[in-house]
Amino acid sequence: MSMIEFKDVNKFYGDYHALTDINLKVEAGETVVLIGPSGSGKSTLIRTINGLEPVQGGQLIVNGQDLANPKTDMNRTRKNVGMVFQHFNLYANKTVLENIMLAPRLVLHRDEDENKKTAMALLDRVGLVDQAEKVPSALSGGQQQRIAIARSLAMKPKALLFDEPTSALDPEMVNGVLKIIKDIVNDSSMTTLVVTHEMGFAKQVADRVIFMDQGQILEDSPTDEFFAQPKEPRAQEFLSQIIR
Ligand SMILES: Nc1ncnc2c1ncn2[C@@H]1O[C@H](COP(=O)(O)OP(=O)(O)OP(=O)(O)O)[C@@H](O)[C@H]1O
Repeated sequence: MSMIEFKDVNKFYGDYHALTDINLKVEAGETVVLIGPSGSGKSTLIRTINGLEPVQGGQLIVNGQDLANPKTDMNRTRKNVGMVFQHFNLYANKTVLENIMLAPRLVLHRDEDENKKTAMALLDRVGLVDQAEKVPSALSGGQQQRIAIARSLAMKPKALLFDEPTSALDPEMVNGVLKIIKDIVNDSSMTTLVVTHEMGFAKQVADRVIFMDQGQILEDSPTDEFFAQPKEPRAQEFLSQIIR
C-alpha cells in the first residue's frame, strides 16, 4: 500500500474549488517536490495530508487511514506525519529545548531523559546545541526554521511535509536550511513532500516533480525528465519564467 494516496479528491473553501479531482500516489521513502504558480493549490494539497485542511469527496489514504472519512481519528495521522511551515510556528514563550520536547512528552509519553537526549541530538544535527535555553525570538529566521525541523523530527514521523520552508527567510539563511533538508532526505527513509520555489534544490532532492495549476495536478514526472523538458506547456512556461 502507498504511504499516501489521493483518489479523486476535491477541496472547497466555501464556493471556491481549491483542489479538483486530485489523483496521486506517494510511496514510502519517496521525495516529491510540488511546484506551480502562486495560488495553484500546493499548500492546500500538502495541508490535507495531515488533516489541517479537510477534503470533500474522494478518498485520501495516509498511512492506511482515510482522511476523507469524517470518522477518522486525525490525531493518529498527525503523530506520523510532521509538518514544517513557512513561518516556523514555534511556541514563542517556550525555550528551544521545550519546543522540541513538548509533543513527544504529551503525545508519545516519551520518558523525560530519553526525550531530552533525543532533543539534544537533534539540536546537534541542526547545529544549534548552544541555543537550547533561548526563546525562539532570540534566534534568526534561519535558526528558527532549523529548530522547527528538529521539532518535527523529534516525533520520528513516517512522513514529513515542508510548506515553502525557505520563503520567509533572508537570502543568506536559505542555503543552510536547504542543506539540512537535503541531509534529512539522504539519511532517512522518510516519505517527504516539499512545496518550494527553489528549483536547484528540487533537482537535487526530488524523485518526482509535481506541477500544479489552478487546483489541478497537470504534470507528475521523474525529476530528470521534468527539468530536461516538462511535457505540459504551462509547466514549460512556468519554468522558463523562473529559471533564468
Ligand atoms: N483558508 C482559505 N480560505 C479561502 N481561500 C483560501 C484559503 N486558503 C487558500 N485559499 C485559496 O486557495 C487557493 C490556493 O491557495 P494555496 O495557498 O493552496 O496556493 P499555493 O499554490 O500554495 O500558493 P502560494 O505559492 O502563493 O503559497 C488560492 O486562491 C487561495 O487564495
